[in-house]
Amino acid sequence: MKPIFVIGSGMAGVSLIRELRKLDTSTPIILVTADDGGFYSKPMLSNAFAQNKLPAQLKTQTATQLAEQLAITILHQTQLQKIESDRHVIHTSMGEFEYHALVLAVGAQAIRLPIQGSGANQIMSVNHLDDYAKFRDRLEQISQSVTNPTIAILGAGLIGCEFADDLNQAGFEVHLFDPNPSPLAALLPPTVSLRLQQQLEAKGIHFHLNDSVTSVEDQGDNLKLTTKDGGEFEVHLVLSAVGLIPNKAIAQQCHPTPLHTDRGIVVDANGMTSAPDIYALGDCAQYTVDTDGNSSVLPYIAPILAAARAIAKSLADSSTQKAHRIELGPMPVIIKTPSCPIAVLPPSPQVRAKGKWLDEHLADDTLISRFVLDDGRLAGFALTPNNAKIRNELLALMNAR
Ligand SMILES: Cc1cc2nc3c(=O)[nH]c(=O)nc-3n(C[C@H](O)[C@H](O)[C@H](O)COP(=O)(O)OP(=O)(O)OC[C@H]3O[C@@H](n4cnc5c(N)ncnc54)[C@H](O)[C@@H]3O)c2cc1C
Repeated sequence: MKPIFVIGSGMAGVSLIRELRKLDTSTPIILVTADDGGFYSKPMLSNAFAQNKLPAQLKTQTATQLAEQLAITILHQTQLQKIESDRHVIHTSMGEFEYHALVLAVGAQAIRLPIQGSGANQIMSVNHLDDYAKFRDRLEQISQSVTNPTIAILGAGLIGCEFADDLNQAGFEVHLFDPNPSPLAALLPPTVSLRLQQQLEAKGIHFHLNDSVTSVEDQGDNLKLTTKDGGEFEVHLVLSAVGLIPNKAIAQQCHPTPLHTDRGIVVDANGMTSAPDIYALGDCAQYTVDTDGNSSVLPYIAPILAAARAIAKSLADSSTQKAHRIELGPMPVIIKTPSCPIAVLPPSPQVRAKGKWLDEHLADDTLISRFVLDDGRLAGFALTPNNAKIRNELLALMNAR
């Protein structure tokens, strides 16, 4: 049998292979990856600096260890360049290969904001271990050379708030900028968002909400930021955490017919793209989230694990062509801000106009915010501090619907 090719050695590609190997130990699998093929857990990147973790300590397996453990071949530092879906052929920087099935797990890229100024090219973002290594080196240099090392973070979303808490804990002065009126505005109910802001402010983090950075000038010793509202700030490093854009160019150039793409590479309820035998999962994918055909990018670990299980089963059953549905189910997002740990399961966009957030304050200061539909059903929740027992009770209620 021709090999199954998996493109990308992040959480998505590796989880898929791990699931597949539980079901099928013999089909040849080739993992093609643009990076070095080692494995690390990406969510650790936003909590690593305060814990003084070196990049090498975050890598749990080298490419050689991974290849041996999973009985696969890894082509590292190798780019997928073109897909010919009609011939079942991929072109890579290491040559041309025929595939039995192809799995795209090519991730996403950090969005670059159109910021003016001579220092704009120094804005950093952290979406890979290599980025973390560069970021960490720069933080070390700054803390050794100035007395009040100051960081600006663009975007008070999940990643921005996690980095803010981590860097503040590590002794940096942190300024967080966001055009929205509250942190994690897209995910959290207003009261939980306010609690997060207050807890981070109490630790000394400065919020600049309803505002955004428009220019960054290199002043030699520091960077001068100007904001839309005319504010001026001097900082030593700017970290952008304004979101990701799925890598879909390879799918759009698929020959002879581009794969269906929208925000990401669109997949059906089983994780299959618009071309036979080509699947996608992870940050590059746009999943079908309900039976009405609504779809969404879900750049989190839990959907990756669900998609990996389903696609692995479909690949293992490819001789009978039995397809397996991705069971997305209710999946809370955990916000790893130690100053205010939160679990949130936002209501789907389709029901947001059909209910409202209702708060409950427990005696121990736990805040539970429930999104209750007009007919009384629970359609989402946020909980701080994140408490596993309460979270599981809320999840059970949602699953019982
Ligand atoms: C700082 C941070 C903290 C996070 N925290 C959490 C959290 O707490 N909880 C949570 O659920 N999620 C979290 N996330 C999100 C989660 O980590 C991601 O959803 C997940 O890691 C994405 O995995 P992936 O494999 O899809 O993409 P990636 O990890 O980006 O992997 C993509 C792979 O594709 C390869 N590649 C790309 N293009 C090509 C090409 N043309 N040819 C060959 N190879 C290619 C790359 O080299 C890479 O190996 C966090 C993300 C970040 C950045």
